[in-house]
Amino acid sequence: MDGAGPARRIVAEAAGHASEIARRTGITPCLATVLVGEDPASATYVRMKRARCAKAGIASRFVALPAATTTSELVDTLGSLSQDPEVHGILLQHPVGAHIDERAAFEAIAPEKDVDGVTMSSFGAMSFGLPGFASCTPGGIMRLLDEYRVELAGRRAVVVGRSPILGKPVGMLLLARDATVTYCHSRTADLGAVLREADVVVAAVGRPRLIRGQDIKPGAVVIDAGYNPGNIGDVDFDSASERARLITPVPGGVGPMTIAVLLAQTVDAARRQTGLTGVRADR
Ligand SMILES: Nc1nc2c(c(=O)[nH]1)N[C@@H](CN(C=O)c1ccc(C(=O)N[C@@H](CCC(=O)O)C(=O)O)cc1)CN2
Repeated sequence: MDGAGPARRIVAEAAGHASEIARRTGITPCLATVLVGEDPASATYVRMKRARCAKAGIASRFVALPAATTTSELVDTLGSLSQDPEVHGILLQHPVGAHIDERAAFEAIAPEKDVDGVTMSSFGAMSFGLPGFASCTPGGIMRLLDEYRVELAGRRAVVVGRSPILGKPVGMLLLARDATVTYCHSRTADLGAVLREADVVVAAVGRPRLIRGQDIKPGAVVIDAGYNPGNIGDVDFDSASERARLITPVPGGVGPMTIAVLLAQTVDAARRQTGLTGVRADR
């Protein structure tokens, strides 16, 4: 399952909407990215997001904070960006240092600017099918499943991982589409046995090549949302692709979709905040 092509189409559509907003209001949609510390992978992801914004005609503001930033300093920064009328979307790059209360930081993002779908308000709205922004990777996964016309109703979906921005929300989105969802995690007994029952597997745990072909039910759909150093996914692609009907690669699968959804949601946030109607909403 190629994510790069669909991602390009989503970004092209977002770029069209961004230019329409600029033409009609004189306002350029703007994403603020906040990076705490100097983790090289996080810095790369933020650079990628800003570069794609620039290509799509979306402005970005970059806030780099030192690793020693406290929770209250980070909350203040995110609070100021939430109040800033020139900023339409806010992204706090995860993970932040262990000394920071990441939940408190996420909650400092105003829901209408939470284009990364990380607040409890966004999670609740997404879970109940109400307007709001989905977490970007889960949103991208659902679009990819739709792109490949994967039927979900009544299918057994197994999500490996329960992180607040990936595993948990993707399970809720699958549930909303009438899949029978099982969450697996570090305390799950006999992960292989659970996986072998799955029609759809979403690997979202961050452990390189944890899932191998022998754990995949023949004909299953496998989504590898793992991001590990060196662009290695959570799934052993070679052995899993021998049994899967559809499988996402790393790179070129879920990753590009994550950034595409972020851009689309930023433009949608700008459209709502500028009070513009007539530019299609993404959700
Ligand atoms: N606040 C957030 N933090 C993090 C998120 C997130 O969605 N919101 N997700 C991950 C990492 N991530 C975005 O931040 C991310 C990872 C990988 C890619 C991607 O496109 N990867 C490419 C390969 C990259 C390369 O060529 O070096 C691919 O898979 O094709 C996008 C986003 C953690 N943090």
